[in-house]
Amino acid sequence: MQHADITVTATVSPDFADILGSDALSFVAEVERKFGARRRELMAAREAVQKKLDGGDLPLFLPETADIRRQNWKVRPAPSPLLKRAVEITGPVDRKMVINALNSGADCFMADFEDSSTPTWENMIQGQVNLRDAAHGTISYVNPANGKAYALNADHAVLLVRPRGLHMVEKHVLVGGRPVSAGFFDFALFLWHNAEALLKKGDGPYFYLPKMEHYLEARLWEEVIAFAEDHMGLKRGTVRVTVLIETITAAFQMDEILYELRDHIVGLNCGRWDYIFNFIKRFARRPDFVLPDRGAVGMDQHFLKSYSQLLIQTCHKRGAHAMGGMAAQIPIKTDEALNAAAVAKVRTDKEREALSGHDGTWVAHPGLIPVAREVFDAVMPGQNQLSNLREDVSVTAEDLLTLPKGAITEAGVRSNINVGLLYIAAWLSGMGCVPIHNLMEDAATAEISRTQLWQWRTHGAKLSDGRTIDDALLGAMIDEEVTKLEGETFIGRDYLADAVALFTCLVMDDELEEFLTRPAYELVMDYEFADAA
Ligand SMILES: CC(=O)SCCNC(=O)CCNC(=O)[C@H](O)C(C)(C)COP(=O)(O)OP(=O)(O)OC[C@H]1O[C@@H](n2cnc3c(N)ncnc32)[C@H](O)[C@@H]1OP(=O)(O)O
Ligand SMILES: O=CC(=O)O
Ligand SMILES: [Mg+2]
Repeated sequence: MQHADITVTATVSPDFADILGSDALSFVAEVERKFGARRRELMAAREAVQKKLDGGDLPLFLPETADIRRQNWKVRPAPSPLLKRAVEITGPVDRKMVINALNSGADCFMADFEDSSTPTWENMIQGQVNLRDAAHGTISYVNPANGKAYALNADHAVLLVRPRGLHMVEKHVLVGGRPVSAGFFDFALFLWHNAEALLKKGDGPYFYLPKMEHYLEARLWEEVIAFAEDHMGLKRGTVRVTVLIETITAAFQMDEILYELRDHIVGLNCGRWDYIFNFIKRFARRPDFVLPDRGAVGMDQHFLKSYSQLLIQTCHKRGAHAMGGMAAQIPIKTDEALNAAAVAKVRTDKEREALSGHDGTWVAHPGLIPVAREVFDAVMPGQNQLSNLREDVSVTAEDLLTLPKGAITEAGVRSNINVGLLYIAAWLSGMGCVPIHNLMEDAATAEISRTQLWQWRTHGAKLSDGRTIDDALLGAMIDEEVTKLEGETFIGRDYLADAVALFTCLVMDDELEEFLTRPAYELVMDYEFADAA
C-alpha cells in the first residue's frame, strides 16, 4: 500500500484498513518528514554520551540549564480527568485486557505499546483497533476459548497510551524509503483516530512517554505534539503527557523535561525497572559500577530512594503529579501463603510510595488494585499530594549515583539466565509480558537480567563463594539452564532455540547491545517474512 511517499510493506487486512486510511497515514508521514531526522540525531547523541561515560564522566545537573532549575515556573494544570490517579493499571493493548483494565476499578489505564508488547504488525495495528474501539466506547469481545463475553462498563478508567520509545522504528511503514519512528507512528495514529471522541466524552488524548534520556528529547516530543495539535485543529494543551523518568541522565534533568513540555505535561513517573536497566547499561563498562543480584536492587536502596524523592520534590514544585511505579509481584492463585506474601510486598512498596508523597502508583494486575487503593486512600485523603512539597528532601548527584549494596550469587546468575531465556522466548512468540516464577516480566525487567550478566562477565565479577564469573562458568551455567528448560512447558517454547542464540550473543558478546528488543525485532520480522513467503 502506498500514499505519496509513505509505503506500508505489510498486508493491510480489512480490519486494519480504517486505522491505516490515507488521511491517517499522510499525518504519520508529515510527522516523520518533519521530525524523523532530529530523532535520529538525538539517538546518535545518546551514543556520544555513552562514550563520555565510558571514559569516566559522570552525569551531572547541567550548568547550561541552571536557570531553569532556579526559576519559578509551573506546568499547565492537569485537566480534571487526571487530577486523581491514585491507582493506575497498565497492560498490553490486547483486546480482552484493554476491556478488563478499563473495567478494573483503577482510576486510569495505561495501554502499552512499549515494555509489555512485542511489536509484531498484528499486535501493533490490532492494538490501535482495540484502543479506537475503547475510546469510542464500542469495544466488546468474546473469548473464543471459553465463550466469555466482555463489554465496556459505563463508568471506567481514564485511558492513557504509551507509544514505543524513540529508539525503535516501525519497519512495516516507510517514509521516503526509511522506516518510520515507532513512537511517532503509535502516537500519531492514536491521536488521529481518537482525539475527537475522547474530548467529546470529557476526557482527552493522554499519553505516557517512555525512556527519554535528555531534555532535548523532551523538546522534540513537545514540537511533535504542538505540530500535531495545530495540524488537527486542537487547542494548545489538548494533548497531555506523563513522562517516565527511567534513565540516569533524565534523573538529572527532571526540571528541564518538565519545562520543555510545560504546555502538555501533567506529571513524571518512576519507571523503576528501566531506570535500573539504564543505570547498569550506562555504567556497564566501568569496573567500579558492578551491581549485586537483581533481587537485591530494590526501591529501598539509597540510589532508588533518592530518585523517587527527587522526582516527587521536582514535580510538586512545578505543579505536576509524581507517579510511583510498578511492583513486580502478581497474585499467586495456586498457593495462599505465597499469595499473601506477594500482596504484602506490594503493600510495603505502595506504602513507601504514598508516604513519600507520590500522587499515585501502578499495578500490573487487577487483583492488586484493592491493596494499592487501600494504601493510597489511607495516606492520601485528597485527590493527590501536590501540596506536599517535600522541602525536607535534598538529593545530590552522589545520592543518585550511590551503588546498591549486596552480593552476586550463583542463584542470582542462574535466575538471570532462566528469566532472560523464558522472557525472550515469550517475546519472540508475540507475548511481551508474562508471569515468570510469580513475577511480572516485561522488556524492562528482562533487560536487567541480561545486562547484569554481560557486566559481571565483562569485569570478571566474583560470586559470593569466591568463583569468578568468566566465559567458562557463565557458558556452563547457560548450557545447564537451557537443558532444564528443554524439558519444560512455557509460553514461547517453540522459540527456545532462537531465544538461546540471541540471549547468548547478548551476554557473551564484547559489545553491549543497547536494547534487546532491537535484535529480537529483527527475528520477529524474519518470522513474518517467512510466514508471508
Ligand atoms: C516495567 C513496566 O513497564 S510495567 C508496565 C508494563 N507491564 C504491564 O503492564 C504488566 C501487565 N500485566 C500483565 O500483562 C499480566 O498481569 C501478566 C502477564 C503479568 C499476568 O497475566 P495472566 O497470567 O493472564 O494473569 P491471570 O491469569 O491472573 O489473569 C486473570 C484475569 O485478569 C486479567 N488481567 C491480568 N492482568 C491484567 C492487566 N494488567 N490488565 C487487564 N487485565 C488483566 C487477565 O486478562 C484475566 O482475565 P480473564 O479472567 O477475563 O481471562
Ligand atoms: O516502564 C516502567 C518501568 O519500570 O520500566
Ligand atoms: Mg519502562
